[in-house]
Amino acid sequence: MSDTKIKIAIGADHAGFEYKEILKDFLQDYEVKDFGTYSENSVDYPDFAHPVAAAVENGEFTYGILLCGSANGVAITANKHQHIRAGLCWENEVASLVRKHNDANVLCIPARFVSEELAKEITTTFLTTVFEGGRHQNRVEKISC
Ligand SMILES: O=C(CO)[C@H](O)[C@H](O)[C@H](O)COP(=O)(O)O
Repeated sequence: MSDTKIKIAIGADHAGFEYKEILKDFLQDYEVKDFGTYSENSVDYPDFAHPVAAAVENGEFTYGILLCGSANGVAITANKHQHIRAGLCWENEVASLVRKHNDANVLCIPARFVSEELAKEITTTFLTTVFEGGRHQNRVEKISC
């Protein structure tokens, strides 16, 4: 068995800061790089979502995790990147489907709308669910324009 840990880039704005810290502790079985923010002081989510998305896009990290209040801001920002498929996940089944059907590589969590436990559950589901391919492969390929 390989000791190589899956690499995850994580980032958040002030609204997602607390959950980012919780998820960093939670993700002991992964290699996690924190792209900020580093306090609850008000910041602008694109300043953290773009670097995380770029780090996944360039292949340095397998997955990205982004958090803000609603997760819309970070998802919209990350999806500006050509090779990023960022999905907003507010419940466990959505996290499963975004991997199975959409082969998402960035998980976006709405920190103001989910509990800590659910954020952890969503994260585990996202990181352990495999893309189904098949009919979904062609659809995912059609996303790029
Ligand atoms: O999606 C967002 C912005 O589109 C996020 O929810 C931000 O975290 C939110 O807008 C921050 O709001 P605040 O009033 O500045 O804390």
